[in-house]
Amino acid sequence: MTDTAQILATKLEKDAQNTSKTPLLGVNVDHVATLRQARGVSYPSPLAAALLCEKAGADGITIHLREDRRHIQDADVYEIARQLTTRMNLEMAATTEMLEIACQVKPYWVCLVPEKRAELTTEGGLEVAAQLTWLKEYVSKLQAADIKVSLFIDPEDTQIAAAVNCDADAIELHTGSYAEAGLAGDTDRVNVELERIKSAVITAKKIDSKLLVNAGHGLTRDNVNAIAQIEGIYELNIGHALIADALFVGMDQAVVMMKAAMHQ
Ligand SMILES: CC(=O)[C@@H](O)[C@H](O)COP(=O)(O)O
Ligand SMILES: NCC(=O)COP(=O)(O)O
Repeated sequence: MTDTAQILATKLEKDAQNTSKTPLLGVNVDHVATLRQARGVSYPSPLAAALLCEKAGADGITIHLREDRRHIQDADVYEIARQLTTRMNLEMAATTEMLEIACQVKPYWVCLVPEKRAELTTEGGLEVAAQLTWLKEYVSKLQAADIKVSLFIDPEDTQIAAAVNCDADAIELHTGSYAEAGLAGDTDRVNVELERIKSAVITAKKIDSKLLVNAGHGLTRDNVNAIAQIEGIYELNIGHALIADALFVGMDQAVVMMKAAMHQ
């Protein structure tokens, strides 16, 4: 093993344990590509953004290859996978086309998400319980290709149990309802949603102590701390708000600021 490979292997091993109380930070760079696609030109580059995030301390990079290719393109997936020094988390729908791409790219993680063509962003969690047979087989095909699999689900006991039944390596709890309640200024609903997420983490760990529990969607510097403080959360995936911060302070500073907000 070369020195660089050894350093990376040690870092991945340490991340995999993540014994610190604060979750790791995965940065989603989809919306760098959204800006590029708005003009149909070659800039700004989600790859360059991903590399800057890594340098600034991101623990991983998330990209979502949507079926309609509205932001991230196939070429981005291959190039980002080739150049990352942390871990890629490839979000995708559980389709035959995406399975083929994932098995070629071999990201460290695949996160299976539900997708609707008309949605502005991911609206709900994956209905794991309702498509158990398909997903169980799908997860095992990814794992056979040496890819770890996470399922993006709502913080509900039935979905958690179904994800465990699928032998998923991780779940990612959808924090969208929590974030929306905050944007609406509805403190009571924020508290209810926060409790739902806390109780989902406890349930997940009770059912399967080895299952990694991630969270994400709609997290910002203003709302992230309460989620980052929940014991047992392994990683947070944050995109839209962090890329929005980067417009004003730069990519590296946006990562530093998000990490600071998580640790407060
Ligand atoms: C699955 C999820 O919550 C998001 O990360 C997802 O990638 C959102 O899709 P957009 O990036 O297209 O908003
Ligand atoms: N899975 C959540 C994610 O990657 C980022 O979501 P958002 O911060 O862009 O809403």
